[in-house]
Amino acid sequence: MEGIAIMTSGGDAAGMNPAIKAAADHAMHLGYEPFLVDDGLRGLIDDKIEKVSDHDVSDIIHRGGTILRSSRSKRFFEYEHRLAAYENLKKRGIEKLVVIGGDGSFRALNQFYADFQVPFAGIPATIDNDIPGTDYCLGVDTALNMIRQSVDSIRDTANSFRRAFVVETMGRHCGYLAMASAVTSGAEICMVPELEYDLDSIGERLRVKYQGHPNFLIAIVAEGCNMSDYLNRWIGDTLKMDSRLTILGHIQRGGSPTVRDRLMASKFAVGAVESLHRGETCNIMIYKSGHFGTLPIHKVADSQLEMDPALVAMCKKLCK
Ligand SMILES: Nc1ncnc2c1ncn2[C@@H]1O[C@H](COP(=O)(O)OP(=O)(O)O)[C@@H](O)[C@H]1O
Ligand SMILES: O=P(O)(O)OC[C@H]1O[C@](O)(COP(=O)(O)O)[C@@H](O)[C@@H]1O
Ligand SMILES: [Mg+2]
Repeated sequence: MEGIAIMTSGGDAAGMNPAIKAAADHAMHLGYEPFLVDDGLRGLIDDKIEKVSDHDVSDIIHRGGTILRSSRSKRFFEYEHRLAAYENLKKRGIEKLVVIGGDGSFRALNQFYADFQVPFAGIPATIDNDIPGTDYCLGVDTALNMIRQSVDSIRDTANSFRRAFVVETMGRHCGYLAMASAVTSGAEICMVPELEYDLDSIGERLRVKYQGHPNFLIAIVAEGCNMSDYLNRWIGDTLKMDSRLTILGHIQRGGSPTVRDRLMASKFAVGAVESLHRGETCNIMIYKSGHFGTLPIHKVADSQLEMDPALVAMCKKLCK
């Protein structure tokens, strides 16, 4: 029986576990022997690969993170370690890979394909939502709900003290989490790496809004801007409001996957196994303009990330 290995790699994201389960189930359904790789690329090198039993993937659908654990591996950049990974797959008859991860993980598996011609199918999973070619990556909805819940709680105390709160969301280079959160939590300010900001005009807008009687204020800032501290001090100095900074951090990566993440995970996972079954070699699962599909990795790697223009337009009003 031909083997298919399933792994998670890069930053963990809610939805990885439902994707593991659906990929293993569908691989079995099509007559493959599914394997699980522990510890991401590191485990591939260190031979942490086991056959899947039904027990391994039962009772995981509701769990956050990844039962397979994940890693970022410096060694995978070196040919000798990728060769060790290849030998580990070869000795078990594993000829195909499903990788659930982000852009970095897809680049890694593309390099692996160039070296040893092991076909892979990529399932986009990163709370950053920064993979070109797809509107959605697993983990984003769960992270957004986590942020919404946190900002709703912050709003209670902000209102009670008429304070300003700067809330920093994750997003290494991408402001999607911050933008979607700013709009859905009614923030007064939003700062993201993609949009220019103008503090003078923000100040003017808020002075007109408050007419000398500042209410509470919520500012959402993406970590990629490196502006949270500065904005917190600026609000105190310029708007004369008592301001506090909350960095949400890794809390955004955890939590039980939402229904949307579970459903998207199942559809991406079935698509990934089907893509490999059709004999395709380096495809990424995508969800674009309401439709599921696949894109070859080179198109994903060469494309620019496109943000939802309507969301961008709404956020432009919050950074001026
Ligand atoms: N060009 C590459 N060649 C080999 N390995 C790579 C390459 N790019 C990324 N990787 C591996 O992929 C891992 C995951 O990428 P990373 O950007 O950390 O996470 P994500 O997949 O979530 O974007 C990296 O830690 C590294 O081991
Ligand atoms: O968990 P770490 O290594 O501190 O990395 C934090 C980074 O990982 C993320 O949570 C997710 O990024 P990736 O999915 O690309 O790995 C970023 O938002 C954040 O900047
Ligand atoms: Mg990434």
